[in-house]
Amino acid sequence: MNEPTRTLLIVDDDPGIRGQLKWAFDDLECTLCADRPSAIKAVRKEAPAVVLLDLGLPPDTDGPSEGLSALRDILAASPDTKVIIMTGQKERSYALKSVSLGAYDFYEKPLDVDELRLIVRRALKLYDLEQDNRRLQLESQANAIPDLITASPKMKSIGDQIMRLAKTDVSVLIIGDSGTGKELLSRGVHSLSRRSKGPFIAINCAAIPENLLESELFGYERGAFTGAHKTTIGKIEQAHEGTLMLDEIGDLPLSLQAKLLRVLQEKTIERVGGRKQIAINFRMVCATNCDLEKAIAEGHFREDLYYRVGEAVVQVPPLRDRPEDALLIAHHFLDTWSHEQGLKNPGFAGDGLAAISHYHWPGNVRELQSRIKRALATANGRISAADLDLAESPDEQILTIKMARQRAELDSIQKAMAQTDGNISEAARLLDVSRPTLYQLLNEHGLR
Ligand SMILES: Nc1ncnc2c1ncn2[C@@H]1O[C@H](COP(=O)(O)OP(=O)(O)OP(=O)(O)O)[C@@H](O)[C@H]1O
Repeated sequence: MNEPTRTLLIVDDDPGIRGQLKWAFDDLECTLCADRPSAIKAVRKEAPAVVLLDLGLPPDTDGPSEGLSALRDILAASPDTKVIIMTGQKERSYALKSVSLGAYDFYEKPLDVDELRLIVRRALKLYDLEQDNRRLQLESQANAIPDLITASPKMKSIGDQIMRLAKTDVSVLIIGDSGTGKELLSRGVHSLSRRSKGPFIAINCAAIPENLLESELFGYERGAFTGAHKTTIGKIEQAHEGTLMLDEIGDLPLSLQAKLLRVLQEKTIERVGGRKQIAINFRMVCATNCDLEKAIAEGHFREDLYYRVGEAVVQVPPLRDRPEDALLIAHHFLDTWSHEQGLKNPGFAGDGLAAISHYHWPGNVRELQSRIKRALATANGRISAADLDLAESPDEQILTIKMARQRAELDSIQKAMAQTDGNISEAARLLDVSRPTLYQLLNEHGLR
């Protein structure tokens, strides 16, 4: 396999050092710059994998100001680039500051080429890993469920299941608590199916009074009842060539259950007050948060309809059973909404992150969305547990071993990051893991 050519940008005002470094890295494509403006130009053009940046650049060759500004500009222009800061004795104290500004690492002169090679190799490796990771994510997102954010293995396998089902025409019953993403997954069934160019029509059976539901679903002919001034097409007919989603199917009255069953068997409908049978070609997706088997046992739901709407059944776990997801989704919405509203992303405070991962989320993703939305509107700085209106301390719920381990891991990482003021190298040392491992853990916990 051909390795992609990766560029190393060397920024130093000393021509001797530039030459020495070019020689040391002759297996990479090196670009040499002597000052900040030319370095920024090169970064914009080449987006180098790694930059070796001297802190003492002209006009401030004896201080760090120009080098630190260059660091900021480089990372703004090319956030994936790994910047290694080179300092002289005098600027040593600025090395840590550079890392807190986003530099990958620092190196104290005088140069030891072998040592520096090692650091550059590691930076390149991380750069390559991140690029591969991003490519894989994009590839899998390209055919995944639109808008579904998840790192949970359970949800990923549900996503795979939905993708497979979407290619067929079977009816799908999605079962899960309120706010877990049942409608989002139903839309996924539609948009990944051959009906995606057709309409997606959703109707919530629980939200419409029983006496109106029939005409909403089946439509009505003019004069069918008082007030029926003109013939109106119902939701089922609107879904022709597309997908009909019946949300809260468990709330469908028994009389309509019989009618729906007929529609599903015969693929035709009759509008209220009409005599004509109208052929409809649609795919059915239903969702419910109630226990349909219990409803069947109690006589509230027809068993034959249950088998008809649930040719395939998908169970969506609540957010509390997906410990990988709450922080990831929280970060996603905070990024998206602060961007949409033209606000600087305030980020989460440590206690905010802890509260999000400890809370049991009875309202699932919808509740998470509304707490973040509210906090974004009211918080003054980083979003804390109080801004989210959540308790700081974990509740007394019993955790599975897996969740307990993940929480303990998250706690340690947060403490290490707080204690080191966000310095990855230092935090990795405290946690006794390598820096790439810490990067990976930060990603997994949605902390980056
Ligand atoms: N994994 C997820 N990633 C991103 N957004 C999500 C995810 N799950 C749910 N959402 C969002 O959360 C909100 C609630 O989801 P959705 O309406 O699909 O839930 P639901 O299970 O159908 O709820 P209900 O039973 O109350 O109708 C929506 O805005 C949806 O886009």
